[in-house]
Amino acid sequence: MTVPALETRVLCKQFGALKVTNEVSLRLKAGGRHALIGPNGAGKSTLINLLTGVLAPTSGSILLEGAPINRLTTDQRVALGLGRTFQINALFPHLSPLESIMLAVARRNGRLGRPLQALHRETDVTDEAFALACSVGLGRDCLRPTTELAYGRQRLLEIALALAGRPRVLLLDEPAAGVPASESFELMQAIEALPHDVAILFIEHDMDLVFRFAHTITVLVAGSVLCEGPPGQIARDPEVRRVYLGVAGD
Ligand SMILES: Nc1ncnc2c1ncn2[C@@H]1O[C@H](COP(=O)(O)OP(=O)(O)OP(=O)(O)O)[C@@H](O)[C@H]1O
Repeated sequence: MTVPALETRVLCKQFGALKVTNEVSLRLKAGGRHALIGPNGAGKSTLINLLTGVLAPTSGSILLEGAPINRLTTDQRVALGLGRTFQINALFPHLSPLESIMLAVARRNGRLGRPLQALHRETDVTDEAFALACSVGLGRDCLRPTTELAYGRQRLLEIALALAGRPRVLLLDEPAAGVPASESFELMQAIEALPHDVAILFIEHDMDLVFRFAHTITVLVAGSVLCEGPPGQIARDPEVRRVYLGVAGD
C-alpha cells in the first residue's frame, strides 16, 4: 500500500474541557484532491492549524509522507513540503504576479535578500516564476500590477506563491471565500489541475464546488469524522444529509 501524503492518527485537541478535534484519523492520498467539510464550528480550521503546527495536539500523531511531524515547527514542516494558503489576502498589491512569485522562489533558494532588479537578471528565478504563473493559469496576467487582477485570480497567485516552496502537500483554507461565483469555478478548476505530485487538502463551504472538484471528502461534525469517501457516497449518506447538507438547504 502506498504511503499517504499526509495522515493523522487519532488526533485530539482540547481547549479546556472542549474537545475540538476528537480522535480524527484522516488519510490524504498522494496527488489527492481532498475536501474537508462540516458545519460552522466543526473544527476544520483547528485541524488545519494542527497540521501546520500553529497549534499543538493534545494527543495523536501527524505524518507527512510517513514521517511524524508533530514535534516540528511550522517552518520545519514547510521545509519538508507542507505548504498552505490563508483565508486572508496578503499579496504585494503593486508588484506584478511574476515579481511576487520571483520573491517566493528566491526565498526558497536562499536568495531573498537580493533586490528585485537583480532577481530580474537571474534567469533561473524568472523562468521558474513564469512557469509557476503559467501552472495556475496566470501566464497572460503575470506582468500586470496585482491590484488589477480579479479577486479569483489573486487567489490563484497565492497558490502560485505557496507552490514556489515546492510543497508535496498543499493546505487550502477556503480558497473560494469571497470569490464571486462567476470566478470560483475557474479557480477550482485551476486547483484541480495543479500538478498531481502535489496532494491538496482544502476546506470549502460551497458544496457545488466541493462535489464538483473533490476526489474524496471528509465530513467533520463537532470535532469528529462523521464519514469519508468519494463525493457520490457522501452525497447519498443519510447522516450527512441530516446533519449538514440538509442544514445547508440541500
Ligand atoms: N483558541 C481557542 N480556544 C477555545 N476554543 C476554540 C479556540 N479555537 C477554536 N475554538 C473552538 O473550537 C471549535 C471549532 O472551531 P473551528 O474554527 O476549528 O471550526 P470551523 O469548522 O473551522 O468553523 P468555521 O466553518 O466557522 O470556520 C469552535 O467551537 C470554536 O469556538
